[in-house]
Amino acid sequence: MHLANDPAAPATPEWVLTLSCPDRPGIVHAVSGVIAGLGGNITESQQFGSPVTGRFYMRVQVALPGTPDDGADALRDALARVVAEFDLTWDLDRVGRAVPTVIMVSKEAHCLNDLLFRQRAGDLPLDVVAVVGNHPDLAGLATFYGVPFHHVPVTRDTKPEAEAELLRIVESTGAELVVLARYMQILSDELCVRLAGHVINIHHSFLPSFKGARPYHQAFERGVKLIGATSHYVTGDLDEGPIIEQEVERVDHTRNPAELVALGQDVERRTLARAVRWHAEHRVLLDGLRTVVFR
Ligand SMILES: Nc1nc2c(c(=O)[nH]1)N[C@@H](CN(C=O)c1ccc(C(=O)N[C@@H](CCC(=O)O)C(=O)O)cc1)CN2
Repeated sequence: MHLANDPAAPATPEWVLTLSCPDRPGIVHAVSGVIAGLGGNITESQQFGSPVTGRFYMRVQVALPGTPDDGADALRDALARVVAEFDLTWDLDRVGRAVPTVIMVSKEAHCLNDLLFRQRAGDLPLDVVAVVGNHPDLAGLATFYGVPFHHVPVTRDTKPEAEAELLRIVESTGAELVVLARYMQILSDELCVRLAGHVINIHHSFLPSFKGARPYHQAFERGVKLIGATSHYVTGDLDEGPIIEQEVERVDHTRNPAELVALGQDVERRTLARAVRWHAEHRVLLDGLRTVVFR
């Protein structure tokens, strides 16, 4: 868990290196050898070889004491040979950096409120730079937390203009993540491609059950004994994007749809918060239609 002003926080700034490449022997040895050659100290390391895609995934946290500028340039230069030899796709970021984030909402407040509170409490490494709502209902909540609110209405006819405005907000704020916090409009395929891997949604069911609208009502009609929530990356295929996190809660015959909705809200916000935290900490890597989550 990321806590601001944590006394146990590392004295030397740490870097998080994530990578993927075609799986083959020697990758961990090569990467750890580069880090050792710089006098670096690995404080966390996880890796996975995907039998489905044949790709290898790795996440390493590294302290590089004694190197200039905390070591980022030295690490990049030293990695160049390994990148070429193993055809690495990689990313390097500073551990704990607050990720500039736009949160999109409609009328439901529980997920937005949870994310803004957790950011304020230092529980999420986010910098929420804007809230975008297709209804004005949550403007006051964003303002309470000092976050600019943009009312961007959406109709079937105005969706292209609305999405152009969203992109303008994303680009002007430098946002690296867009979170759909019970945003109830379907994003166009074009926008999903443009922001692929950078849009996270919370769907209020245990996918793949009950995709689409009103999942709690679908669940009530089915007589389920578990309700749930699923946080996933957004793609053009509605509620089919790579799953990041899920949670379920037991229910029974005594619950009506309104009670299922109320019970589900806590499940939704916890599920979304974990998914957003793991994304912001570079713990989630895309493995085709799935994810690898180094929790
Ligand atoms: N391209 C995507 N857009 C969105 C996704 C997604 O996975 N891919 N998830 C939804 C959130 N959502 C469920 O979690 C959801 C929201 C809205 C609807 C829906 O059918 N809404 C309207 C139609 C709105 C429109 O046409 O834009 C309706 O009720 O008919 C279903 C699921 C967010 N966006």
